[in-house]
Amino acid sequence: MRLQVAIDLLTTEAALRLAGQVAPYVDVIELGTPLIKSEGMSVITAVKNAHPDKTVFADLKTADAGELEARLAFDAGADLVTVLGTADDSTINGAVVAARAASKGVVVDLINVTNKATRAKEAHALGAVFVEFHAGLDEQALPGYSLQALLDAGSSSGVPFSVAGGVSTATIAAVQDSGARTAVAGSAIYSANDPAAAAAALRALISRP
Ligand SMILES: O=C([C@H](O)CO)[C@H](O)[C@H](O)COP(=O)(O)O
Repeated sequence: MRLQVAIDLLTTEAALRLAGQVAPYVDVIELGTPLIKSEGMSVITAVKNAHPDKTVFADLKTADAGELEARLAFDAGADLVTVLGTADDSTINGAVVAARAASKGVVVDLINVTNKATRAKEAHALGAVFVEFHAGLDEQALPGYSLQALLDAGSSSGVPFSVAGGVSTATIAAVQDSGARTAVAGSAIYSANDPAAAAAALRALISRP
């Protein structure tokens, strides 16, 4: 299982610092939506230039103009971009067109999708390389939030998937057991006193490739 760090910081300088600290332990470096909104596409270029060996994931959460937004991120150096599962199929299609032209990939983010397993199958059929079973920061803050529901939905979907929604050392084993191809960890790493140690601890709990 791959480990993805989600960088939800607000400056390129801070993102480069964190990426440098955790790069030895992660496979994928995600530039979070707030970071890209704060700094623009240039943060993608800066991180890709600093870490050309890593998969750079631009969490655009595109809702419209899929081809245009995806192309902007691919041109800046992204390897993967996200499109919302709540977007129209034509938006996902457009992003997939841009991805195929650039030999890169689209990930469909199921944040706020009601029937995640069904939409996951549709997104995969539309050309997403995998789907992200995701509970966002706001949903995680609601009473009764359960990561396990995401894992169960992912397992039942039958398509390649990642999981994001408060992944930590307490839950990463369950993420792996669900069959996820990638575990996404944001605050468990960037909010830690020692982000490198936090990423190393997560990595140490992953036992399958
Ligand atoms: O995608 C995310 C969120 O929508 C804010 O951009 C997070 O990066 C994702 O949820 C992972 O972060 P944690 O939930 O803090 O692990």
